[in-house]
Amino acid sequence: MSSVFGKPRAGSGPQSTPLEVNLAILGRRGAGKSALTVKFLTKRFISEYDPNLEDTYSSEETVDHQPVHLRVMDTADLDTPRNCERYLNWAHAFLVVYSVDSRQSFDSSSSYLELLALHAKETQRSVPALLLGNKLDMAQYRQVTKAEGVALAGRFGCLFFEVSACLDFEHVQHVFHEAVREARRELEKSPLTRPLFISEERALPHQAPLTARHGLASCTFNTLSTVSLKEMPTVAQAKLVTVKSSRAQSKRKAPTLTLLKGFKIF
Ligand SMILES: Nc1nc2c(ncn2[C@@H]2O[C@H](COP(=O)(O)OP(=O)(O)OP(=O)(O)O)[C@@H](O)[C@H]2O)c(=O)[nH]1
Repeated sequence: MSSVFGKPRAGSGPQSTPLEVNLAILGRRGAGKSALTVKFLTKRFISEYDPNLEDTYSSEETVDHQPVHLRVMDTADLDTPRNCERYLNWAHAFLVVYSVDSRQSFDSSSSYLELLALHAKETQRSVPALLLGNKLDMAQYRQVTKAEGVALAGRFGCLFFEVSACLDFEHVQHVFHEAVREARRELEKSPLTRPLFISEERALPHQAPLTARHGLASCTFNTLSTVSLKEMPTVAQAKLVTVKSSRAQSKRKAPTLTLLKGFKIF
């Protein structure tokens, strides 16, 4: 469990400028990206969802006594990575999710990790990824062993967790906060390295086209210079929906939560 709440460190009071962290959740349809995102943001499990929604949410978090302005992009690729530049150049860290009861989703997570590794190589920018085996509560229907998850994560040098969006909130929160820690470590190493925001006017210098070398034909990196701003997760354009904290949350300081573009919360 994460030890995120406690005595504030000297100099890290409410006045501290929050660290800005962008987190993208990747994975095959149905792996549980939205359920994990909503669990983290609201402590609730959703069983109904709109698979076509791709939203970016923002939440004020405290991680290791440090205020963090966290943006979470719940992506909605179909079965393979698509138009990946919208998150590749935006995120400071990635959560790659598969479902322990789906071999197909595990195979997809491997594709996503390859995509991230390829992107890191091409851009010389290392962005941390965490591999998550979701739906741990469905372990009796496992198609993917824990050892396979550990091995895949080891191949790509990322942290690995098995989680469940419908079990305890603390574990899910811990995983998201670990992603923040990983992102922070990377940002501290190279503070000048920030995600790229791309407009129609500004082409990326030296952006070599990446091809289907890794079976990722649908991911056309060479179109970066023509990506329009509307494809990027712009908070300013979003409709804001405030979610009041439930009574269950009252024992602990509830994080400020702003949901963008109308997620269905029950
Ligand atoms: N039992 C169980 N079901 C889950 C869990 N996480 C998600 N689900 C269910 O799995 C289905 C898919 O979950 P989503 O969160 O919508 O999956 P997704 O990866 O966001 O899928 P897309 O929105 O299609 O990209 C839904 O019916 C969820 O209720 C979990 O941890 N355990």
